Amino acid sequence: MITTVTLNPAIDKTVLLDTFEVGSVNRVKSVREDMGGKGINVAKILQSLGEDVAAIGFMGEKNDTHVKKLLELARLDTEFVTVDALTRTNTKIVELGKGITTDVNEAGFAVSADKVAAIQAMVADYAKKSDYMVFSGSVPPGAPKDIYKVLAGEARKTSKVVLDAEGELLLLGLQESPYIIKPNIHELETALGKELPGDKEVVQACRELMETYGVTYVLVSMGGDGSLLVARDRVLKAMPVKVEVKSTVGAGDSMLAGFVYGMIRYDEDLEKALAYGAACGTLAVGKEGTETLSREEIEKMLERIAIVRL
Ligand SMILES: Nc1ncnc2c1ncn2[C@@H]1O[C@H](COP(=O)(O)OP(=O)(O)OP(=O)(O)O)[C@@H](O)[C@H]1O
Ligand SMILES: O=P(O)(O)OC[C@@]1(O)O[C@H](CO)[C@@H](O)[C@@H]1O
Repeated sequence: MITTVTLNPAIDKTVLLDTFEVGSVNRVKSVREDMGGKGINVAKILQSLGEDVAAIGFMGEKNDTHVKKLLELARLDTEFVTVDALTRTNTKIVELGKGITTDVNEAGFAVSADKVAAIQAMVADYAKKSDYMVFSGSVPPGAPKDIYKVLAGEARKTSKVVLDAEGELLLLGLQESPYIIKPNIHELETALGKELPGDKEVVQACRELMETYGVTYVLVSMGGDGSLLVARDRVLKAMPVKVEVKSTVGAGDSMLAGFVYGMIRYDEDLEKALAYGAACGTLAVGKEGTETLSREEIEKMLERIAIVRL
């Protein structure tokens, strides 16, 4: 079983326009809503792939009827520590003409110390029955900066820890030696405090993190430039695939889900796992929101994915 942990869930409101002009009146072509937050997105894709997955985390009570409806659409097994507040709404502005997505993310509800303690207990409980625990995304106001460090420390006693976070959350979480981390190229640059102009520099940066923190795999997503997987004994690159880009929201989450799926189903065959990750990430950018993927389209996309050894 895989458990994903979303501490800062969101209703993703995607507004699609042909063009978007800052400072002007813009007319929206269509709107859609998906239940989001990074861990929930990861769970949705794992679910499409037929995995036994649970999505846990915090959730607001004040708009829970709406949230429940969106979650029902995703057909996920969930359990949440509820907070007496609204779950945030994150607005995604998609310019169809240019294929550009702009995220306007709210901070999210504030959580108290007793809610943090409750999520800690829930994570400990789920970790006992999970092969993988996936921690993704920002954390709400009130949650301590070392929350991923604390939760990963608990989870790693019984399962493999995956961490997709940025800034201080990532740097502190690294201290618990996650099994897999999935920074995008910008998050990696921020973590290392330097620019990484080419694959060589990216690989060097990943090695630095692996050696310092005892991370086993670093999966770096690089948007339209594909992705890199750095392991102790090899470096693999998934070459980018040219596709029509609708919304890039959740591309990284889909990639992570595909990768974890491949790791589990193909006994850590890294080529296979990276190919599944790249296939799911590539498919995600062709969707308007964070929709689920069908097995059929994933298998078809796999045929277009080229993995090379660097
Ligand atoms: N423009 C694009 N064209 C083709 N594939 C893309 C494009 N953007 C993203 N992808 C695919 O999705 C993967 C993940 O994308 P990206 O690096 O943008 O993730 P991310 O920044 O973590 O995303 P998010 O945080 O929005 O989930 C890429 O490695 C690639 O396989
Ligand atoms: O504000 P965070 O937690 O960093 O990111 C939240 C978010 O942008 O991430 C997902 C896409 O990866 C969306 O579903 C969601 O709105």
